[in-house]
Amino acid sequence: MRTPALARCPRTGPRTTLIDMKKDVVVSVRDLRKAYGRKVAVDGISFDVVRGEVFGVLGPNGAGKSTTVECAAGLREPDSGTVRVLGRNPATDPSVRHRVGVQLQHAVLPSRMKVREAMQMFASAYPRHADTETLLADWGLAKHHGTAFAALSGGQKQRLFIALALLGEPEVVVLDELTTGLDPAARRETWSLVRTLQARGVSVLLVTHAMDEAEQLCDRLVVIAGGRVVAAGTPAELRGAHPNMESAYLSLTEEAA
Ligand SMILES: Nc1ncnc2c1ncn2[C@@H]1O[C@H](COP(=O)(O)OP(=O)(O)OP(=O)(O)O)[C@@H](O)[C@H]1O
Repeated sequence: MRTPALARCPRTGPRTTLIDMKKDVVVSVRDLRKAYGRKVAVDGISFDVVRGEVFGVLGPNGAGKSTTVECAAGLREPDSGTVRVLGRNPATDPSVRHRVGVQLQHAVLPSRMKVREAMQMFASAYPRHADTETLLADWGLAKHHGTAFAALSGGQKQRLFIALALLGEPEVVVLDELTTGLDPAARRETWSLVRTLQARGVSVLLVTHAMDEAEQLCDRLVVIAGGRVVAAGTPAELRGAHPNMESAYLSLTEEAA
């Protein structure tokens, strides 16, 4: 496979991640802009996610990561730019939304809602959905089916959110800060679940500000700072001559600050 060269992106001009055009692009974001009042959250972001890859969106707090992926998933309407998911505009074409599963940062369920109840309630929103019991078994939640949301561990909650995101048997899954707040064992377990998803052919758009997570999971990634892409490539390309990913990331994001 031809891998893209690291693109250290200038602060002005077009910003695109180089990809092999023969690949099947499942998410295409071009010159995306989004402001909240006078706060510009996303300022001209472009990237493509290729079918079957784990694509990372990395960056410091407030960089615009969540806004970017929420626009990509059709949950927010961009001010300008284009988003295509599986060739369609997710903001205006509801048919594509069922093909995208979303686990959002800070997601919560009612504290007394039980695991199986949550699965059944969310499943009822889909015209066709995956078998809820199979999903519970697949994601290690079968024995917790009667447990209330508030009584689940952090890792179990994240597994439940992944299972909920998979109800529509999506081709693309958006995972936003999946492992924030989890202990090291639960993080590693969650990473292995992401790899399982990828092995099943699901394309993953992964938001993180954890360097080790990006390095372990992502095939390619963009680093965002101040609403702009400051670098794009594979983790190895991003690391470049730096001793480790963290040093590369700090240098890229400090330069952009
Ligand atoms: N609904 C909103 N209203 C006003 N400002 C917002 C809103 N959502 C996000 N912002 C602001 O837009 C900027 C980008 O936010 P966003 O959540 O996209 O960044 P992020 O990179 O995901 O941050 P974090 O890592 O902290 O979650 C931040 O300055 C944030 O405060």
